[in-house]
Amino acid sequence: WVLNPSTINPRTGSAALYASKSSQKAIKRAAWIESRGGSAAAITDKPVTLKNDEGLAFVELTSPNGSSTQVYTLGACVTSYKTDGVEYLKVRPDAKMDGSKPISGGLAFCWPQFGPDSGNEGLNLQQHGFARNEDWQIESVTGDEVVMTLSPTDYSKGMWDKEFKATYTVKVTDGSLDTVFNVKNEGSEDFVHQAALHSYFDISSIKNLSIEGSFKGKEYLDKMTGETKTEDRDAITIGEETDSVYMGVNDPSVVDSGKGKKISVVDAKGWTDCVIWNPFGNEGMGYDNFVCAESVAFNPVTVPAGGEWEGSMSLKAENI
Ligand SMILES: O=P(O)(O)OC[C@H]1O[C@@H](O)[C@H](O)[C@@H](O)[C@@H]1O
Repeated sequence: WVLNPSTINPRTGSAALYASKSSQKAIKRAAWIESRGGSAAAITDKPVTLKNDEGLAFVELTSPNGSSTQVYTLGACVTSYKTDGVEYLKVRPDAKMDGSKPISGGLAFCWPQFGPDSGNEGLNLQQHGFARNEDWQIESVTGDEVVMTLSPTDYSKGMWDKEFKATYTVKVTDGSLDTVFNVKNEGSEDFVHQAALHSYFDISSIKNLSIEGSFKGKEYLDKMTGETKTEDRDAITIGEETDSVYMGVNDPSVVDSGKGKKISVVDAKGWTDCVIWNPFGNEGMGYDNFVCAESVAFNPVTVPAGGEWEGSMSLKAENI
């Protein structure tokens, strides 16, 4: 069996996982997927990877009621979550969708570092780490769920020579988008990491936005001034450039009075903190139509040799 050149990712040279209507081809493809360490569950009646106009591979998942999501292999980035015909995630208008840069938008991954100024002296990596720069492998995909994995590459070892296996599961259900990020330390020494889902939410306008949650009375690091402050608002509104780290807050809901919608972040495990970011006034980034309410493990976490860390985050949308 010969791979059709059109199934080969021109950027990485790796083969996309295409299924066939013919069972004979399906059997051959199942064998091929399994020979690459994948799962024959990846066989469906439609192509399991699609390409955007610029050649980047993604999968599209749907739930029985038609809720849908798109997940790119580049950075395992979830770029879309639609339910009831409404889009809740935002890809920035200046984002590169051709693989020349990590995707700025959706649920962008920051791992194994959040930022250079996060006090994580054990790490000396680029801002937001390398996971978003890498092509993740598709381990399995069914109609409503994809499992992607990332293992050390020469590129990652050049920055962070640790033995790890990262697994990211994304599932769309009738009532939610569910993500689980699991990191296994497969080495013989402990390692330290930080992690974040740098989540970009679509909003009709910043003036229609408020962010509810357990913010009031909590201390936060205002990265614009470097000061630690105490939040005195019941809900966050944005009227200036904002980059705030709320430690111990992990229940933000993005409320959009223009859309008449609210989307709640349910950080069930691992994600202990929240970062609110908006580059207010930056038209090129499209500041008026998104806010980042990020699920973060801000303080460096030690993952013991042979141990693991897991973050579980769901999104639930509702009318207001
Ligand atoms: O453009 P990126 O890499 O997706 O990052 C978006 C922003 O993420 C924020 O967390 C950083 O504080 C900003 O400096 C950065 O611009």
